[in-house]
Amino acid sequence: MAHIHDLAPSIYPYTNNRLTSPTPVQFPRTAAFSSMNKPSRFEGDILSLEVTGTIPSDIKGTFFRVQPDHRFPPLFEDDIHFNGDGSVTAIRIADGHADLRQRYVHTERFKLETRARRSLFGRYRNPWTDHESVRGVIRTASNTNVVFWRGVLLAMKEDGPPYAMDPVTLETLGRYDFEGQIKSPTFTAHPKFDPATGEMVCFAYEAGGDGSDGSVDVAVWTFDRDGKKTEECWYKAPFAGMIHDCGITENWVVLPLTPLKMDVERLKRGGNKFAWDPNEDQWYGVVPRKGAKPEDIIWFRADNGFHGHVAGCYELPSGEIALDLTVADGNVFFFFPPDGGNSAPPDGVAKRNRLSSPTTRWIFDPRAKKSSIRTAAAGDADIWVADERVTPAVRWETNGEFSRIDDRYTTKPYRHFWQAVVDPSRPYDFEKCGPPAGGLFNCLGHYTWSDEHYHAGDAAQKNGTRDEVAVEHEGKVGVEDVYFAGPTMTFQEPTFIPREGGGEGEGYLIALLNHLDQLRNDVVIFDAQHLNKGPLAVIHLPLKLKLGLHGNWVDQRDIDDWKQRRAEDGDVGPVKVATEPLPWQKKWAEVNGVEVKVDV
Ligand SMILES: C=Cc1ccc(O)c(OC)c1
Ligand SMILES: [Fe+2]
Repeated sequence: MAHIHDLAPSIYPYTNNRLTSPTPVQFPRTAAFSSMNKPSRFEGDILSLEVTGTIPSDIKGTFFRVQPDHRFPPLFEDDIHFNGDGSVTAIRIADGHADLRQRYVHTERFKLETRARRSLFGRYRNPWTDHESVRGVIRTASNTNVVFWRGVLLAMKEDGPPYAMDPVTLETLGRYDFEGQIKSPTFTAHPKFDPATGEMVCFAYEAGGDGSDGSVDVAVWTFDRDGKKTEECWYKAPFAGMIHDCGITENWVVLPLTPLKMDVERLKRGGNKFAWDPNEDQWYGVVPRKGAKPEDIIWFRADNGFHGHVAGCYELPSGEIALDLTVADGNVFFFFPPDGGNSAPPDGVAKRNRLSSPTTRWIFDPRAKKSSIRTAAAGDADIWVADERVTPAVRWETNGEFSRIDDRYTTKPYRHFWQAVVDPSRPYDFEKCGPPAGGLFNCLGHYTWSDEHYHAGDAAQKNGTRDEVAVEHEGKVGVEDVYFAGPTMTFQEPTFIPREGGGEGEGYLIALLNHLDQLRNDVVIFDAQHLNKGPLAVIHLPLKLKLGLHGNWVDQRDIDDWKQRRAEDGDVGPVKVATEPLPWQKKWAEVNGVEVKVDV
């Protein structure tokens, strides 16, 4: 008997990299859409997931995380994972049970493409590749982080504004402009929360114009715990490049500027948003949190490197700033090759798995001598650069990414951090799994800084000067506690769950586990201090999610309290979403003689 595929031969919808036949629906036959990264597109609810082991009874709250998950075949066959639609997963845990809810973020992009039943938005952050019907529309996919802020879940991507979602139903409430207080075209996916003050410190890069014009303007804001904007300052960057994450101390913000560069002409030619520049420095912008002026920024330069995520950031007794983050020795984003090369190298993922990405400590002196320079990208603006270049103070060969800490220690000296770790020396079942989609994160690691590198209390008073910190490249940097998933599994970013009344790092670690052979996910829960003992509980999902980016844990009491405060008769009232188009949209509409609506 003929196989069904013989009866209905499929038409591959791509010709010369373009989607030429949106029906019937077929995704590209590329690595970015295969294996663990095959679109899932699932929305729904599952009550009482299957569990092996025991979920500790004191865990009560929701693990929120977000993944890019293309809803329709992309307009371009070589599309990348980062261009997928934001899809939020909530794992709600109480009394030893776990439930799953998953919903897309209903962005403007989502709504327009739903109506058209096909992709309308083109390449990653390149509006010149969009269907002409969607010009002037906010094109963010809200696919990078989900944070809980004053009773709403904010789904964020650094190319656009956040979208507010109901943390219980995951219904999208609308675009969030902080009650009209933020009008920039872009907004970071990595805001930071100061546990001492309840403030949110946040920023935006490429923030000056329409968000696709290679602007070197960087804005930094603070919101107080009541949601009121209390600080805002605009700075100039030396070039238009990516600033993905940040570090905050009690008094300072550090902005790592990665040598991934934008070029509007390249965009107009239909090219990539970013190109890796192997000859450019990595830069760190240091700015005051309070009362800052544009000329207060100091840019510190160091040899080329690729920034991963920030673990901790704090002030030393000397007044200097310590920033810990992973820094890789090459282009992690192989899909954004240097200019000149016209496509991503075919062995991109393999190469990426060979990069070294030590957890790197930088010490910045905010009183450092600085001079102003001019750069081509910033025109006649002063770029304030520290006279002396910086070099790493400590390098810990952790070889991981997605660093997380006990968030109650944001701004403070901290002892513990966790990462998804790449260990190529462990067995990997290539036959069953193929190339490890998203990277060979086959371990979870828990790292404890040794006394010499931990700068709290008396230790900090004694050891906290620059010279004393800059030691021990070869010595014991700390203790490593690692769990290997096995030859067919990888991890996604871990998130720390604090135990009530516990000290720093006392609690649990929660993460998604990818079964690369079965194309299915579990959620694993560990004792955060003893990863090597294996998970306390494994929550089995009967389906495959996507490789996600970031997630956060929210205690059930916070969700419940805010639900009351946000009720019609609550002391705060329902969240107010944006009621006006962004300034760049109004300008665009005026120039083109058309109307833009807030809600498409
Ligand atoms: C490091 C992650 C990263 C940076 C920029 C992005 O647009 C993104 O989208 C998912 C992810
Ligand atoms: Fe990130």
